[in-house]
Amino acid sequence: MGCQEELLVEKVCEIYEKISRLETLKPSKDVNMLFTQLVLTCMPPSPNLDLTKLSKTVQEIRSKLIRLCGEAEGLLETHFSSLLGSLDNPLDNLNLFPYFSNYLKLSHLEFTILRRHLAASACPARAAFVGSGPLPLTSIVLAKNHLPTTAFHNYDIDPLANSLASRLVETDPDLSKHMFFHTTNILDVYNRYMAPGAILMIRSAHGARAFLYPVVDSCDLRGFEVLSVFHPTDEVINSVVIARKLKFPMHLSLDHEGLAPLMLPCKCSDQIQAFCPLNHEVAIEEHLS
Ligand SMILES: C[S@@+](CC[C@H](N)C(=O)[O-])C[C@H]1O[C@@H](n2cnc3c(N)ncnc32)[C@H](O)[C@@H]1O
Repeated sequence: MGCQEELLVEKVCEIYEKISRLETLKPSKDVNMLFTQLVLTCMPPSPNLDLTKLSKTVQEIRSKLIRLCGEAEGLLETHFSSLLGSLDNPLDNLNLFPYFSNYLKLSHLEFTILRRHLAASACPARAAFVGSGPLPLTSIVLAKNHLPTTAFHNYDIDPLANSLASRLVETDPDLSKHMFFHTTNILDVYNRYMAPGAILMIRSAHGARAFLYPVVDSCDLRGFEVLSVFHPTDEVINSVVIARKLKFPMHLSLDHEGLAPLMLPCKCSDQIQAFCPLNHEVAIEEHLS
């Protein structure tokens, strides 16, 4: 690692120290300022940053930061979902959420990449979104702007998140016909629900952005063929990974029923990855199982 990367890591650790001293991660001036500083520090490309070369202490700080970012994002979403839910037309006011424009850009990017891998005429019949949260902006934007006939099945472990999300969507009779919410821990959902040939889209992170979000390595996606990996360099923070469920998986570890689990990729250093609210998966099924 060069001098520039060392300075970056030092800055990230300083911000972590300040964030970890906060009494709460609920939205406030201090919380917003520190997370904005963190994001701006991690955003520029850092081609020479090698995560495997970070010291154990910095690796631990990285894991803690990913968890803190997820927690803060969840609280921010809860705050804005409650606020929007108190308005007459919540879906006409989504731009009150400070990062709404980022969601528009990210969803557009994801749709553009996804479209290349779908059959020419395809608006997929069903999509599952994992970790939809109290403010399911990705599903809303995809459904409203890009995939108007797709049925979106949103999964979240948190019943409160789902009740806040349903409340928003119910205000739009058209949208609510094809948005469904399920309270489930995704780790209890198995690969058997994805048909062979179905598409899996995952958010990952690259460079110093890996201090904010978990990294998904292609080799973690057992039973899937990775079709494309895209690393944005602008204010869209997440990388996008697209994979296709194999018809004849050759290298799966099978459970007692001969089925391979749909496991969110989780490296040892990223134990929280499977639980990280910021690593979403969208499984698009062109072929119903
Ligand atoms: C921060 S929210 C982000 C979603 C965002 N609203 C969007 O539209 O892209 C992520 C959600 O993931 C959920 N989550 C975390 N671990 C999960 C798991 N194991 N199973 C299902 N949901 C999970 C959290 O409860 C949280 O509400």
